[in-house]
Amino acid sequence: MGCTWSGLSALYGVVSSGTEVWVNERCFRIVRQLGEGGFSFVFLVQERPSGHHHLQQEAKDPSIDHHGDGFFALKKVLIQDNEQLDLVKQEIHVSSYFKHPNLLPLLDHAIIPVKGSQDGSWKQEAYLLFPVHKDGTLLDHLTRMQLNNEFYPTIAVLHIFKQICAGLKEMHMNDPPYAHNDMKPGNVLLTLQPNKPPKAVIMDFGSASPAHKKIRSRSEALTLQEWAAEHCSAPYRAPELWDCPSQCDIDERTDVWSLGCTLFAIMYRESPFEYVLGESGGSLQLAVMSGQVKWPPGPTPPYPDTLCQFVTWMVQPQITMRPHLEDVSIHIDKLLASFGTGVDGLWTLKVDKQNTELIS
Ligand SMILES: Nc1ncnc2c1ncn2[C@@H]1O[C@H](COP(=O)(O)OP(=O)(O)OP(=O)(O)O)[C@@H](O)[C@H]1O
Repeated sequence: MGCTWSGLSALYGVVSSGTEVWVNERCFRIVRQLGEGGFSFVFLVQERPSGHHHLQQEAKDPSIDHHGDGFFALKKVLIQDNEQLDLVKQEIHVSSYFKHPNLLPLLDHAIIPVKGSQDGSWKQEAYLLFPVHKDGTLLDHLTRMQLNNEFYPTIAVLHIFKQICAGLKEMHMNDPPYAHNDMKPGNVLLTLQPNKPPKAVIMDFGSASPAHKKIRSRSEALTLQEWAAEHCSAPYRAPELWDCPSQCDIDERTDVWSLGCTLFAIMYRESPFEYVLGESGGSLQLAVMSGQVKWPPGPTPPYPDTLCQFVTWMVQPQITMRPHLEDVSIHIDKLLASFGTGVDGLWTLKVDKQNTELIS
């Protein structure tokens, strides 16, 4: 069966599996929805046989779940105004510009006019084609593990974190340096591999921007805060983006704060500042500004003090006191060397229901 453009207008309204969609010269069949964001839907799609030419090359990466039969993730972004158009163009620019095994590559994209099914007016939609990672995000894994009383042993924590840092370093070491601005477990795709640590890939470059910003007035500070409130997830957002001084230099170490929170979340499933609020509530901003990390009571998971100190080193309220990613990477290698190869192929461990004893 051939593909038709009518598939696109169907997609603009109700989306069902089996719908066909073109991205430039290629036709894809929608299999199911993988996820959704503020103004976007992400679908598992399969390429129709007519147009799989130069995508064959990407299929060679074994961590990417193509099954050799042309599966991809297709992100459809609804564009309501010029601001959203600029944002999607920025996402396309950043995800095509950086190439690294731990950064999700953009394989193809198209921005197309679409007639609304309800009011008949013309709008635009963007389609972004990515390799699919069917095991889901690090957040999905952490949620599943929590239900099963599982956690990552130290060595797995370090291997996952090392890959996240390697991807982010590619952005920080660019000239000019870029910040991701929304580092969190929900923006890391994880793929399980036999007898190896899971492969981690950073995604969602919709908030990425040049990292260096010179703030020289109250109004510049407020503009940055407003921007951050929209683009940087609150539990992972650095203090200087909550309460920005009128005179300050912002740099890529805003991401290092988010990385410290992400490392804590790989161990304990949430940001340290979500954890400290717990069920009692309170102000997330005050918890973030204090920079005080409270550690869950032991004895499990049994993480060494050095790993906890590593978190507090990154979660420094003063940006000038925070390490750069180069120092963070050196430290991971030192820790990996000191912990050796660890747990003989066990990349998750299980505790009993009372959380007191390791059972596997
Ligand atoms: N390549 C992929 N492989 C598998 N699942 C994916 C892929 N890309 C995205 N997803 C799924 O789709 C969800 C939404 O994707 P993404 O974060 O890119 O959308 P978004 O609109 O930028 O979201 P947000 O509004 O939260 O920033 C992800 O959380 C993930 O579950």
